[in-house]
Amino acid sequence: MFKVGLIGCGNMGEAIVKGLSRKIKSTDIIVSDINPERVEYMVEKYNVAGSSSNRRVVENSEIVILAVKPKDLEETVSPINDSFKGKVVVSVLAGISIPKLKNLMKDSFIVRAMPNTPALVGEGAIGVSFENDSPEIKEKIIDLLSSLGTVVEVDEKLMDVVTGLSGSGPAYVFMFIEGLIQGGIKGGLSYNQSRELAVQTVLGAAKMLKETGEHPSILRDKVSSPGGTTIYALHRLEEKGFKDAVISAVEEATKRSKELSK
Ligand SMILES: NC(=O)C1=CN([C@@H]2O[C@H](COP(=O)(O)OP(=O)(O)OC[C@H]3O[C@@H](n4cnc5c(N)ncnc54)[C@H](OP(=O)(O)O)[C@@H]3O)[C@@H](O)[C@H]2O)C=CC1
Ligand SMILES: O=C(O)[C@@H]1CCC=N1
Repeated sequence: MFKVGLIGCGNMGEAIVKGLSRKIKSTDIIVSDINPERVEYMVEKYNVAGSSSNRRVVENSEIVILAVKPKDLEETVSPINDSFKGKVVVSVLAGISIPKLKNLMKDSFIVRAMPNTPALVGEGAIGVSFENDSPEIKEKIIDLLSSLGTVVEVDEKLMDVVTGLSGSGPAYVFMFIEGLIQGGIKGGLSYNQSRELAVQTVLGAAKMLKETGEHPSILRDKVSSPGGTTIYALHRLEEKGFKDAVISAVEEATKRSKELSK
């Protein structure tokens, strides 16, 4: 019996497997995907077990992680829904509610998680909701997911905003970093110099927030020397509606997550 079975070896599935292999032996993980080459890739790269059969993955695993796209959920689960009996199923599908999952896999325990791709390096942000308050299952799942990064239990009603904030959030940050890099290049730095400086600036700022617990506006003010460079840049960002754009991005992704749940 494998500890974890994962269906859907795409971007998120790969990040999850890489992250989990920090906590459990890779040989305790079995994966499947509709594309045999994805399974072969995962077996080769992460030394996990692989199968062409979703059913085999489910039947031979204690915990099953679903990492297919929301549109593929029914075709993935319906043909094998009997195999989920007695299993703990962790769905990472955006917008798909616990009741909807329960309806498809009646005799299983449903967990809804919203991770993100930094799980690949063990620095993910993972929102999680449970179908009920079973202490044993909660402890086991939170311990397992903690290998992917920081786990935050939320009421399922807030899962859409978790998706909009941290599920999709890495993409917003990558776009911001791209802008920093291009700003450096515009000023004459090479791509590599700009990338090195931009990535460390974001990493350092995030680490400062994490370790000081300070409000971002306090730390932002500490950078803004009176009459200096930063306040001119911040004024420009305000003129361009930077913060409004970020808030709207989270709102849009949250809205889309709600649409996916219909
Ligand atoms: N990417 C991210 O940052 C995050 C994604 N998620 C969620 O994770 C899920 C996967 O997303 P992502 O990894 O980006 O998507 P991908 O398309 O990269 O991965 C999904 C994989 O599942 C395969 N698949 C489709 N149908 C089946 C099936 N019936 N049986 C087995 N495998 C199947 C797909 O094959 P094919 O391509 O041929 O369809 C694909 O290889 C989504 O529900 C998404 O909402 C959650 C948080 C973050
Ligand atoms: O874009 C998506 O739908 C998935 C869910 C959150 C991040 N990626």
